[in-house]
Amino acid sequence: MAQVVLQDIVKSYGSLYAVNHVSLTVDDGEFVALVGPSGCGKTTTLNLVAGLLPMTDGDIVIGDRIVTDLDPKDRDIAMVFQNYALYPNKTVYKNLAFPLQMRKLPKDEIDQKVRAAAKVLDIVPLLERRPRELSGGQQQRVALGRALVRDPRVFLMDEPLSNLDAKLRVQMRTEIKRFHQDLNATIIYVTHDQLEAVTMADKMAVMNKGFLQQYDTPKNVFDNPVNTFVASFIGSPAMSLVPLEVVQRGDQAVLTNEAGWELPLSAMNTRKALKATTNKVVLGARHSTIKLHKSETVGAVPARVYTVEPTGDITFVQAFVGEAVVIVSLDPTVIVRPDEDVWLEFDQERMHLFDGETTMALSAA
Ligand SMILES: Nc1ncnc2c1ncn2[C@@H]1O[C@H](COP(=O)(O)OP(=O)(O)OP(=O)(O)O)[C@@H](O)[C@H]1O
Repeated sequence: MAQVVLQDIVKSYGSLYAVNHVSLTVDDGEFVALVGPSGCGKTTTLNLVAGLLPMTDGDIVIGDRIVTDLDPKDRDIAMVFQNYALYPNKTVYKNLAFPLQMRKLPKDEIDQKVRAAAKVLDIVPLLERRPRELSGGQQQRVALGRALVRDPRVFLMDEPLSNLDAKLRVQMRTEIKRFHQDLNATIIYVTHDQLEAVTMADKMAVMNKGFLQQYDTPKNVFDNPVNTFVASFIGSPAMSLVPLEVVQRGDQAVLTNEAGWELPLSAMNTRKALKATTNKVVLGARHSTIKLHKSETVGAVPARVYTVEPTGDITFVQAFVGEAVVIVSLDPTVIVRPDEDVWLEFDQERMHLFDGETTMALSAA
């Protein structure tokens, strides 16, 4: 397997930058997920690595070779797409063997590679079947097998699970993760499903409008999103974001909104808030870090319940703080009703503050 380095890569279509100066390194054996909303440039990035599209600028290095000007077939990569396009009239065995026959490998070597891949993917009993005699998940495993037999230096996967039903997707998620661990494979995986990325990848590259927003472990991206876009994209339900104003009272900063309440900030959050380029900040909080009080409480801000969604062991409450919707999770034994007045207490240790102008996370350092 091999390291993959994207060096300042650009793909433009006229004035539209599908990929805008993206640089990142995928270490040997690492599983990296490219995530972001539709149109953010994930697939284009993957296709540039594969060599399926001419690049406007930048370089791509796989292992110790600059592959920028190489054809896809010379890059030593294998792709797995959402439409796995197995040959319908060939058996699973022949589907796996075909790319190797094209490379004119000796018959016994082909047989050995096909059987080894089939074993890894647990499809040995299916080798004599045809694709139509397989379930969606089995077909996807054959598609993975076809990539595997080629013994590539890098696997590129574009939403390989999106055609499967929800249950099978969860199951295949585990299998692809296992595949990665067993082979120590270098994998670049495109998905718009942030949960898929969080659960499978060593690192995630979060993209928006062609720009790389953040490249880090799922935990760091979740715990320390660099801006409001990443904060709202990663995590389900999303982090609540409340635009507020900062006022300084002596040494302390307080947050206010048009309703006139004041939320005094801790020393650390004061340092952050006072670094904003203007007096506008965005408070970010995940549902589990907010306490809901049914009566006025010092340090809590007034809110009005909008919806109550019981999910079994957790109830999600959406409440308005000014015009912003905040999501809080509650124990199902706590009963609240739509339109009820409540007070929300944000955990100052775990809240996030973003610059209201630049949208970037504010740091205390
Ligand atoms: N051939 C093309 N000509 C012009 N614009 C293109 C072309 N291919 C892609 N784009 C644009 O480039 C941007 C990035 O597209 P890309 O397919 O990489 O997005 P994506 O993040 O993979 O989205 P999705 O999840 O919807 O597949 C989009 O705005 C798209 O409209």
